[in-house]
Amino acid sequence: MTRSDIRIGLFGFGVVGQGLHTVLERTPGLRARIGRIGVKDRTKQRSLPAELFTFDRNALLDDASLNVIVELIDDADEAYYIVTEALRRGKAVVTANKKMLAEHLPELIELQRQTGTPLLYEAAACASLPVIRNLEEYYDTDLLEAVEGIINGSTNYILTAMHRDAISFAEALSKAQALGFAESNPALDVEGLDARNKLVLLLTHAFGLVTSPQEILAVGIDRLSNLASDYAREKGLALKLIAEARRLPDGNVAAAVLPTLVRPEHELARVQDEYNGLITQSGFTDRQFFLGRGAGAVPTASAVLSDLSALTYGYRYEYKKISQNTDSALTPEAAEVDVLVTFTDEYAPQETDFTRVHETFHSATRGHYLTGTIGLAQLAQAEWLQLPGICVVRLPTPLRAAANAQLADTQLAGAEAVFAE
Ligand SMILES: NC(=O)C1=CN([C@@H]2O[C@H](COP(=O)(O)OP(=O)(O)OC[C@H]3O[C@@H](n4cnc5c(N)ncnc54)[C@H](OP(=O)(O)O)[C@@H]3O)[C@@H](O)[C@H]2O)C=CC1
Ligand SMILES: N[C@@H](CC=O)C(=O)O
Repeated sequence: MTRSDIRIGLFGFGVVGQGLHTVLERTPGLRARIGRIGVKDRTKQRSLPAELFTFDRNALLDDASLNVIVELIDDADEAYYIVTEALRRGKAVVTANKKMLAEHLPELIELQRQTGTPLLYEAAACASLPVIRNLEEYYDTDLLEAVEGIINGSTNYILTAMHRDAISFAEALSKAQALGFAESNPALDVEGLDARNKLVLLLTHAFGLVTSPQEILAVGIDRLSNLASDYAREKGLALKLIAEARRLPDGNVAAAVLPTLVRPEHELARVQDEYNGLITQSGFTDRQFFLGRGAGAVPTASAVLSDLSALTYGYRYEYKKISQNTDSALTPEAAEVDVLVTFTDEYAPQETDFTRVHETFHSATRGHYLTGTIGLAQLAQAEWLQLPGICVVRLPTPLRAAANAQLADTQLAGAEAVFAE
């Protein structure tokens, strides 16, 4: 493929699909053309000529003149069919569908190997931030110790708007939807599932760990309590939805998505609105910070554009870290985390699940909380985690190996001042 012969079969003409049309119009140097667009809804008015659109997926998949399929639909099952069929037919694929990727990554990697056809997905993790290719290429030989970040734009937009503009969760979510940041099913955003899907991709490219979303604990921002927000405010901490994957001293990796309290001097405390921020921690480069728009039409399409350009120079993911990764695994049972749990009179967390309880607070008017250290696996399996009125937020310490508790106790000193009623 050369710079002059990208002929795109585009699936989806929603937020990102239309964004791609816009960025292609403004990037004449690439000379990539959209040949046909597959959509679903026959009643919708389109901004482009009707003859470009089809409702028959085979009209794109069978068209030999289309050499790249760009998959930008919001239906993960249909996307899986489109992507696998396109690869089998020798068409390079670019997708932004992190749900589909996270649910099928092992077979998609194998299919690329069998067919020799590339599948690129920079837009699927952190939208405009160039994280996948950097993890794959720049950190090729470096020893990555951790990736940690805000990797969902909608929830960061919601948390920013609730805190800065004092609007309700529902109002902030509906604004995120109107701006094209949220998933068609916004539960994926607010329940932390979209961030977890992206973390699956980051784990593969950062650590060579191919895992499934279900293996990773994800707690969203849909159950945040007023008491947790008050706690954050009174301690001067920011509340962010953070995905973290960290190598433990034994070489294994702990990963989770959790609402997290962040100290004001932390890079992620400054990430506002729909922006994403990702910190890499590695042996040679130490700490690096990526910041950029994590959702929205044109920023997301810019990552798709970058993948299209990469195809013209024969780029494909080699999944280098998978071959480098000999025997490390996700081991939540070997990790622990410090949390704040707020609760009501009706349901309480099981204190015996905790390795240590640091502080408890009880108020007839404001509710109750405890802070403590708990095993990551214990937390993931705790029945009380799902009970109404229970809210879990990570304290400002990293995930760590269970034996490393003393270190965290030291780091927590100062964040444990008495919470005044
Ligand atoms: N919005 C964002 O900021 C980002 C989104 N993404 C991902 O990009 C993808 C697209 O998201 P977004 O553009 O926001 O979604 P939208 O809801 O705006 O658009 C979805 C598009 O998919 C089409 N579609 C749905 N089902 C089918 C089907 N069975 N066959 C053909 N077309 C279909 C719809 O068709 P019709 O027009 O007929 O309704 C619509 O054009 C998703 O996977 C999302 O997770 C990734 C990063 C950022
Ligand atoms: N809904 C997603 C869109 C980008 O991936 C988000 O808000 O991050």
